[in-house]
Amino acid sequence: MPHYGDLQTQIYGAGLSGVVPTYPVDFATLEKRAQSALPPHVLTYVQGGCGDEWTQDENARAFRHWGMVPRMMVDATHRDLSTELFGLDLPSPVFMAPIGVTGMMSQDQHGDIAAAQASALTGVPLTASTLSNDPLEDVHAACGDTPAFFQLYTPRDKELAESLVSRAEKAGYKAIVVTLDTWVTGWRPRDLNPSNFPQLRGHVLQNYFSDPRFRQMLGGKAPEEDLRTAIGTWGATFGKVLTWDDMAWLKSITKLPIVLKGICHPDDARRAIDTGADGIYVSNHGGRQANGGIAAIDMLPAVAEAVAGRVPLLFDSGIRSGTDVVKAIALGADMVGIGRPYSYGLALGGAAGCAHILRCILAEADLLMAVNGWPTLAAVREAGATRTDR
Ligand SMILES: Cc1cc2nc3c(=O)[nH]c(=O)nc-3n(C[C@H](O)[C@H](O)[C@H](O)COP(=O)(O)O)c2cc1C
Ligand SMILES: O=C(O)C(=O)c1ccccc1
Repeated sequence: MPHYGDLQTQIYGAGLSGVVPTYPVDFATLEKRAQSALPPHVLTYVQGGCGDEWTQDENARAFRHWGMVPRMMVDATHRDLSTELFGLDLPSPVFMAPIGVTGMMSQDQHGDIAAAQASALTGVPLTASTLSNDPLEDVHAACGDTPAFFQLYTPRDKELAESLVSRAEKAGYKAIVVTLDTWVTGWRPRDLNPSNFPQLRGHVLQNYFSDPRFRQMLGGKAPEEDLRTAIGTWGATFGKVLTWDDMAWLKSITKLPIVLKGICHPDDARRAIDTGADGIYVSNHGGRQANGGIAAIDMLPAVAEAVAGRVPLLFDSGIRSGTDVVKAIALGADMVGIGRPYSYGLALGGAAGCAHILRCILAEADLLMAVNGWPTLAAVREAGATRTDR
């Protein structure tokens, strides 16, 4: 069982020989450092959100109105953060959320591979985005023994959707995460002002360009031969509008568990389970798609109640620390997704920077459980969290 909190001892120990951590251990410093490390067009895309970013800010801020109560005289010398998901034994409930410009986060433009390597180093599963600078097969291969999930942006062309899913299944991914909230792009002033949309410049489209069905859609031409046409073809097929009627089709094209990402309403969670979803993923896309929405963490308890343990409940949007991870578990999540923080870790130090940030988040969660007398995730759930602003 990994002792994530040992990172703290290692950091203080190294300090005695004058060595301090290469990368920051907290989100605020990390974000500041990433701001100087990233080119402006990548930074605005990653850091920005929808409208005046009220929902994006609320996502993180809302964690501050949930509080936890410690228990004493409990032996929490050993903490067990391990969990099970779709029959997989995982060392912790933390995973990497899909981030479509991961490829652009490292200077060599192979950030997807670097994130996969960080996954191999830490045991934190990666959800590989459809939008990638490296084909999904190569990304999976770099994950080593750590299981990975494939996030599907469902193309309008059903054959292309089926091809992507079957490639993911063959490559060894363990679940298909279907994103529901992004068939159209939200209004993002930080990218609209400089007219910045990486995909339209040919970035992160390698899963399409390497796909036999996509190449067939180009009339057999290599995408590189006529990049404009290839990008236009991508734009025309990118976002299928999914409705509940599509669930039967989605279920029919794979044996893998289907997780629906972007569920916020308890009624949608119930409907998802009724129509065959194998997992529910509460997320508001980090506030990048719809502004004005309630913070994701505030929607989690009601969805958890609706799901009632029938299928795994995944969560992201606003996780910035190990404390946030523990709060999300306390409020009903089974698995907690890290988004922007791992992206910034990649920007600072590739696979090593990314692995460092994940380890810091895990160390903080582990030490919080130690101090609060919660040796297991079940104890965290039982303790729960209370709204402090009422
Ligand atoms: C730059 C960027 C790109 C993203 N690309 C994808 C994507 O390709 N697919 C997807 O389902 N979600 C995508 N997301 C949303 C994340 O999976 C996740 O929901 C979000 O980052 C959570 O918010 P947080 O990072 O503020 O915690 C993206 C998020 C960011 C920041
Ligand atoms: O930037 C995003 O959040 C994202 O996932 C996306 C992908 C394609 C089109 C629009 C948004």
